[in-house]
Amino acid sequence: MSDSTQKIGGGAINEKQRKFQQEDGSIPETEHKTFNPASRSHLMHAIEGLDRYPAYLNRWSEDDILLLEESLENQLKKVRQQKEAIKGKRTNLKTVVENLCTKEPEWLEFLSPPKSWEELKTSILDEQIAAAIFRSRWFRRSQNQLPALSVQNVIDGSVKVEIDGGNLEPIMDEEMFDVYSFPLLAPSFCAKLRSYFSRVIQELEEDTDESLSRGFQDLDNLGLGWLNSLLLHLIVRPVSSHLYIETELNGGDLDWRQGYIAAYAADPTATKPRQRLVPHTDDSEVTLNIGIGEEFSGGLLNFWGLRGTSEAGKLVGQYQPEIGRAAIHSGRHFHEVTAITSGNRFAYILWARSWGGVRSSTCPCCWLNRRDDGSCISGPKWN
Ligand SMILES: O=C(O)CCC(=O)C(=O)O
Ligand SMILES: [Fe+2]
Repeated sequence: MSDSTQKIGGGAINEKQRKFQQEDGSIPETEHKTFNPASRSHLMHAIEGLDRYPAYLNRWSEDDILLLEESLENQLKKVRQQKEAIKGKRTNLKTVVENLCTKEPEWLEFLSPPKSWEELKTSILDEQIAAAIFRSRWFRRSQNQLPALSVQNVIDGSVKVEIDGGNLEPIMDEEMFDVYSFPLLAPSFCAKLRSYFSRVIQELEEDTDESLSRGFQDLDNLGLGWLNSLLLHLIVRPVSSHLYIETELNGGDLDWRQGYIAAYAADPTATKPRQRLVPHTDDSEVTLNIGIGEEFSGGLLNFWGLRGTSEAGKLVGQYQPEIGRAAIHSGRHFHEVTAITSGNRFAYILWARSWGGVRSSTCPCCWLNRRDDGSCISGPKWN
């Protein structure tokens, strides 16, 4: 990735530049002929050794032990630096949101979770997905029990939602291999989300701390963590149990989410930092991508194949975002956002992971490359 793509207006994604391939396409030879735990493979071998063999370092030279210690300390330093930076950023964002709600108290209602199913149906969800949920056997059963299940129970993740496949099918389009779309949020809710987000952005733009405003904004930090949880438990888990249970989840469930607003502009600024997004895969098992507007041209989603398969480099199709409509795809499906040529483009992105499932039995390398034959050293066989 060249320097220019790292700047505002570039297409960068937040990944370190990799040496994976040289300009001529060849793979560089390893520079680490002796033990050097600054290299990822050596460090991982050492961590695996420490975990597997008693008194592992018995056979090591003093110098190599020192190198390992230094390398682990460097990792710890990274953790601590990021921890502090994130803490500061979150505290500042909280203050920005609090100040905004003091100035404009009408946002307080928007930021509070729906108190009833009726409120969820009429002010947040698209009517078709609402009907699919409320007509499902799970929902009808849950309303007949005492006490009846509340929206808050779903937000808390204390129940497993099931949406009948027969209700989903008629409202779901298979856009291309592995990518499906369906109506999810009411356009009026998208408009509110966009205006709230834009108001926060305006406040941030007045902030002198660039690091605060730069990048995509996590909704947990903007008082909308409940919306992330609601979408994980009410939508992404049940929909994924129909679409991705075998291919992405190995029969398991999703248990983690991160939800953020990705903001783009034809003329990027610190708070709408991107004009496009280069091809990448997500650090998620399943990604939900909801178009929330506003008016723009360009900004299409291109999909290639799945990482770790022979199709990885092949263009599979193009998806045009629509307000309120969600696209759902496997996180390891290569995708990009083409350049925005006019206007502003916002998408609400939710990444979902399965820490208790696939990620508990594969190392990151096997996960990325879809080696799931049970032979990974992180799997139960070795633990
Ligand atoms: O903006 C979009 O539609 C996609 C964003 C995306 O791919 C990402 O944030 O990982
Ligand atoms: Fe992505």
